[in-house]
Amino acid sequence: MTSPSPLLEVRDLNAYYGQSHVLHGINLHVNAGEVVSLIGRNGAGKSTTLKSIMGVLRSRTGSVKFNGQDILKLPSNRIASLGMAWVPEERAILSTLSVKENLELPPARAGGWNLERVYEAFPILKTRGHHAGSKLSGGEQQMLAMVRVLRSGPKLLLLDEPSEGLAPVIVQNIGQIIAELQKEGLAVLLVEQNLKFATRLADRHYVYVDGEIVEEVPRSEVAARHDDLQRYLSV
Ligand SMILES: Nc1ncnc2c1ncn2[C@@H]1O[C@H](COP(=O)(O)OP(=O)(O)OP(=O)(O)O)[C@@H](O)[C@H]1O
Repeated sequence: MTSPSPLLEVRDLNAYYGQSHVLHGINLHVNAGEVVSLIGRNGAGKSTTLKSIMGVLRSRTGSVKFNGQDILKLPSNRIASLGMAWVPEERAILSTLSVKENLELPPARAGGWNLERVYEAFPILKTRGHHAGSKLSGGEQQMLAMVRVLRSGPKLLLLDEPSEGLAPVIVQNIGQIIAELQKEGLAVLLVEQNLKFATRLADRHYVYVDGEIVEEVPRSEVAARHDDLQRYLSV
């Protein structure tokens, strides 16, 4: 039996900011419905990987396939329309608009979530419907940023440090949301520096050092490798 091809397949990805060569031959994949983490220190190249996959950073070489289609040359709006969504580190919500307006603004696409489905899965967003984005707590903003992209019906979410700057109890809530999204069939590629959070959620981990992946660690090996992983992240 042949195994199905991955939802996302990145081969020999190199990325540049001007003269600066930041990613050096990244190979990774994400299967449909899988949660995969990219872990590593600040500046190791994790966010750049997400930007390169999404087509936000254009200066790159290699191959990025989504659902078997080569997307390296496509603009990011075309990549989004194929079913990929990116939630950047700075949580792109519209702070002057209400929660409801934030949820309604992304164009709904066939197969995307309607408001009823969003509210059913995340009732707090209905309660907060008329609050301005700027009045939400950091955790609520993160939730809104993650959920508003569901209107486009993505198959893969690229999440950049969703736990950053949040209190432990809120981090736990964000983790529950990611688990909920996985249950709904979404795949997630997650950038994290919070090892506890990443290991609770992800099926596999890629470890970044200086723009390269130095290890791939499946969930089954995390307990035995925990100290090594912690060392990769400590400064
Ligand atoms: N806009 C930019 N222009 C120039 N260099 C950049 C830019 N953004 C990132 N870099 C550099 O690229 C390298 C990789 O950064 P990247 O943000 O991908 O790392 P990261 O692993 O995601 O860490 P962080 O958690 O700090 O975002 C770093 O050396 C960083 O200084």
